[in-house]
Amino acid sequence: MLQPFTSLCRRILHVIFFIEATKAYCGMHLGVLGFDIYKGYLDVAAQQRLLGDVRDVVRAAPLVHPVTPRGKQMSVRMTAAGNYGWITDRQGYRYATTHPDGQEWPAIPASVLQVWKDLSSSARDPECCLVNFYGEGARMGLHQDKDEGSFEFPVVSISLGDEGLFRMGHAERGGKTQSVWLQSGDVVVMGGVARLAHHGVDRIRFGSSSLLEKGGRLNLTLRVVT
Ligand SMILES: O=C(O)CCC(=O)C(=O)O
Ligand SMILES: [Fe+2]
Repeated sequence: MLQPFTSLCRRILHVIFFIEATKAYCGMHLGVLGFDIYKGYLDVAAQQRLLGDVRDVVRAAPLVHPVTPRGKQMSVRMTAAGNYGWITDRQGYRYATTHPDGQEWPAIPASVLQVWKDLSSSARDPECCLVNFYGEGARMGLHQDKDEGSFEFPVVSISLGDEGLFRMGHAERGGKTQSVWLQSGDVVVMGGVARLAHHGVDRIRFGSSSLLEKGGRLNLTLRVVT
């Protein structure tokens, strides 16, 4: 008597899992200079889940205001999760296994890893989730992400909160750049020719999103480091 019931339940669960697993991404995909931009990839519920998980990361590994090797303070505040965090100070740009305060970085949240698994087409898991917080007036100059040991894996970037004007260029210096406003829930995959392409954030529209009550933009970048 119980067996038909349990097998029915199992079937229903299978159908639910199938629907969940095949839920199509209905947002707009843009390809710009090799950058894969998934507009509206995360819905508001997913953004809130990620935000809660990032808050846990920040509690364990507080945001710091880093300085460049030349001693200039960056306008973003940073922390990280994973085996490695990217840091900068007077000693240089590098990946470190501990936060500047001395503790190990917290683990990369499962919600964040899932985005990597869904979009990176990569056999390896990321070893670093760099967290950038852009307060009012913060920006990030054009740069390449090139402190990793290998460039065969993409960098996956998740935007949460206020809109940011993302500028994309080429692996070589110079050349014409293109820009797109990244909004909360947008994901950018920088792989292939875009893996070593210059990119940066010219400005944010402070207060344009209600995801973070006090405003600001959070950006998460997932990287394979070794
Ligand atoms: O904030 C962004 O959208 C980009 C961040 C970035 O390029 C980086 O952390 O290397
Ligand atoms: Fe970058």
